[in-house]
Amino acid sequence: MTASKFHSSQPLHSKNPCGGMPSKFRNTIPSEHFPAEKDRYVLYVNAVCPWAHRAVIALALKGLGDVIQVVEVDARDPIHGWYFSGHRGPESDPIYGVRWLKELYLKANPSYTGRITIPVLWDKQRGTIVNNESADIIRIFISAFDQLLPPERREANKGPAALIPDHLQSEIDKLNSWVYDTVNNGVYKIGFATSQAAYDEHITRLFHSLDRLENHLSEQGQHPYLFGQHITEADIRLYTTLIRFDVAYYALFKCNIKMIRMDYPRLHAWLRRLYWDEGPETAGGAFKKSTQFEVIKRGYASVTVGNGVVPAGPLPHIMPL
Ligand SMILES: N[C@@H](CCC(=O)N[C@@H](CS)C(=O)NCC(=O)O)C(=O)O
Repeated sequence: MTASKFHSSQPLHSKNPCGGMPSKFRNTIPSEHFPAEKDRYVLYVNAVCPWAHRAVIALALKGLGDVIQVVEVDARDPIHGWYFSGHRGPESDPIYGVRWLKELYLKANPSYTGRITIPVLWDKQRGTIVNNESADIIRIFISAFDQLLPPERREANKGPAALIPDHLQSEIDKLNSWVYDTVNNGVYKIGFATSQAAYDEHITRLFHSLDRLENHLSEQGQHPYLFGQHITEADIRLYTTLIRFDVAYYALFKCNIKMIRMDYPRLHAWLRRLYWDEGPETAGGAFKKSTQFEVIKRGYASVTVGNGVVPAGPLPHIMPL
């Protein structure tokens, strides 16, 4: 299919291509149509995108690499959206041979007119999208495939080391909710603000939340990770925004009142611990292996100012421990 075949009723290129807009496919696994099976599902991702990055980390922490195939959609056209370019990922979809992610969305729903976003969790058997909301996809990965994993990797057997321990569920949900609004999505509200008033409002809320997170990490039972001795879902969700903060959001989204490395010692220590750890807590480096600074910087440089010129700093991208 060529680009000219697309006649979408609305442009795919939104002004804010990574803002956390609601997703349209919200099925879960296991369910009547979508059982938990090996070699059935595919996760489409891109290395720039923090929402896809969350899903990649959850998948790696769970050790689901043999159960779910991951495919990188490495390029995005301003008019027609995501496509397989062959530069970093495959030059066409390895399942159907198509070039544009939109073709998969239309296969799932021929009358689909919404945004063509990643991540996408795809079902090869039914030939459709299971879910395209990263928050749901993480939850699916956390427990849906556990029966296919060795007992020690199952969420129910991990006690305090679970990604969402029972006794922390409501605390994790609460933190996720304000972090989503003011930090994960907050940086996009700032970067794409079209009025000074909106920028001022959202940057105030962002730095209030970062201050709050810095305090949170000083409290008993809330370090070295957000909820104590083990990584939880909340760490995954905050990480993918904060690892982009100094290298992308600070300069390119004008989130520049403070820097993580200069102004938030506890968040900085938390971030470096997650990034540099290559032991069992991170399943051998799930955070570091999935973080590609050069790709992230290039991606944000073209999304925001539009000319693709990448800022040199800050260097190093992440400070040593
Ligand atoms: N709520 C979605 C948001 C996903 C999202 O906005 N993805 C961006 C990339 S970072 C995207 O695909 N944007 C393309 C577009 O809007 O055209 C999620 O968390 O999965």
